[in-house]
Amino acid sequence: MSQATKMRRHAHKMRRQGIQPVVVIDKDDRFPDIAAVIIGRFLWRYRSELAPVYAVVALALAGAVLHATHAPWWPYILAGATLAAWTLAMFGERVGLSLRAERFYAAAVALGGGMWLAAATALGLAFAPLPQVLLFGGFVLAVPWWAHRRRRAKVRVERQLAAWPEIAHAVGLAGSRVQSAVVDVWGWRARLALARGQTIQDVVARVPAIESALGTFRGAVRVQPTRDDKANRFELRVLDTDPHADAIAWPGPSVASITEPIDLGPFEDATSARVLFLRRHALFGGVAGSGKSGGLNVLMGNLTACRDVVIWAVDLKRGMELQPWAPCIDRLATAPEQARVLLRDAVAVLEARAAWLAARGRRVWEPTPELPALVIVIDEYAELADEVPDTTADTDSIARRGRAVAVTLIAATQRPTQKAMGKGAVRSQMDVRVSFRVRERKDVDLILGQGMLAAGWHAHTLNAPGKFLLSAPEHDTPRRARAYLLSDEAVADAAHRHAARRPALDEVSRTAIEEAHAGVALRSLNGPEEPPSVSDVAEPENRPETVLWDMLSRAPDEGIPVSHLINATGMSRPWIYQRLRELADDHRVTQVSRGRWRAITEHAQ
Ligand SMILES: Nc1ncnc2c1ncn2[C@@H]1O[C@H](COP(=O)(O)OP(=O)(O)OP(=O)(O)O)[C@@H](O)[C@H]1O
Repeated sequence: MSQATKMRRHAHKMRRQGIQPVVVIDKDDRFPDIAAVIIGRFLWRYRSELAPVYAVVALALAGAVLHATHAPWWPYILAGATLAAWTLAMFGERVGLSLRAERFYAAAVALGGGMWLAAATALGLAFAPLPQVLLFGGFVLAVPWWAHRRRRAKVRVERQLAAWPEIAHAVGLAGSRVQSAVVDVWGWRARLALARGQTIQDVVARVPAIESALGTFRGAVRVQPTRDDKANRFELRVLDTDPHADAIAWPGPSVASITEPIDLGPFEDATSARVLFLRRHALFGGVAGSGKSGGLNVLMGNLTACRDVVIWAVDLKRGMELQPWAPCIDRLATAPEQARVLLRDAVAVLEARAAWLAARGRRVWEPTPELPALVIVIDEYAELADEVPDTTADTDSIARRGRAVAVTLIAATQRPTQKAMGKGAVRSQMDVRVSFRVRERKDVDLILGQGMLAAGWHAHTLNAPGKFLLSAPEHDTPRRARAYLLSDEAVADAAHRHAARRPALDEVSRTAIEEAHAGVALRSLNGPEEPPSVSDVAEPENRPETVLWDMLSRAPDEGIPVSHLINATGMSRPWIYQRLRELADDHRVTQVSRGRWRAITEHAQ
């Protein structure tokens, strides 16, 4: 073994023991050997920064060799480089070049390098101005490389990981090894293997020491079991920035179908709080200003992007919160009577779907754009229970029987007391609970369920709007998440974009609603002997058809805008246009100007 190798080993051993080696050169040692080691180490350590230099040297060498041995090959080199550049630009994503700028950069390097190599092969390295072109071109193409943020982050992480054996030794986890690592926007995560006898609990106990050794801020390191739950593995999450430090802009919908889990926002460790809403009722709770409506906005942004969901909504705060989503909402009830009709119709849909499934020997309604799920979003649920207490029977029905037929409720409320939630089963049927900040400790159990406060779900300590705890079948530990924030413009933009892709309710459901309405109309014609029951569709004067005709008859000469008709009846735009068309065919209404209608009075006829 050479002297230098022996010294290297010795120095390494000393470093592991926390002793900084000091190099002593005696007269027998060969200084150049050590200098070569130091230079070699420098070249290796800074290989990422020096990559452009290596590339230039490699090109020069290749050019010299190819010119001497295979000068006629230059057309093939040119063709190969062009093909490589095209492949990188078109398919670079498959080799990790996720941004378009990165793909174009890689293509430019391949093409530039290939063209130069072809020229050098044909003409020789010294042919002017090939050397100058190589140096100047190499420098120009190196600038984006040196400036690239993701590459620099990756290098930083690689260096930290290279130092892991020393860190592990310093914090008392000697022998643990890094298996893999990935860099993301918030920091990096690595999978590590533990040495014999070490446990994840040992690692958790040493988190502050690891933070100190890595030089991160306090709270930046999280330790979790790996997905395969192996006792001798763990995942180390290191955050460069606290994901919850600032409001997090909504990155756009995370789903295209309700069969996929929806991303509400990141947990503190930057993993996504994804939760499935298919066949599940959900409760969003939290005091005023806790970000509940913001959370509903994230949900709406995703639901409206799903082509297999029809959205109905009840917003008795006169539609303030959900109104911006109106273009995507099939039916929006902003008045108590509309809410009553809407929920009654939802029960009719539920029953018709159940019967349709039973007739086909099927158990569950699988949502598709043709047979969409029906999601009913109720903001300020307490107002509904207060103002229209007789809807309780219908919300109960939906809560109990809606899952299989994909008719589900999403309720938001400030304090889901028994009174606010009605007497029924609604609260106990909520499968997904999202708790924003609550005022008092006891409210935790109201939103998240009995015993949750004692189990460590401390929603009263959430310290910024938008922060929430999520309880769902796939989320059974209290972890803080923060909802994405949608600006008013983002809501308007998403509502506008998604409006064109909304599905219509299926035939089975539509027929059920029409029959329910016709049934009520018939009963009301039959007179007082057969009065409608409490849970029947609204009084005849509140039926959407009656409201529509009433508004049209009272419309001014310049007509009434369709948007007013939608608001007043709580029905969808297509429904309104269908009725207007029928009335126009009967010569009972006329279109005064674009989007404005009124009834044709006898005088006008
Ligand atoms: N996810 C979020 N990230 C950062 N800030 C948020 C977030 N959500 C809400 N906020 C801020 O908190 C304020 C109140 O939010 P929001 O209106 O959603 O609360 P709320 O609980 O719905 O209140 P209310 O019941 O009165 O409607 C917003 O104006 C916004 O500035």
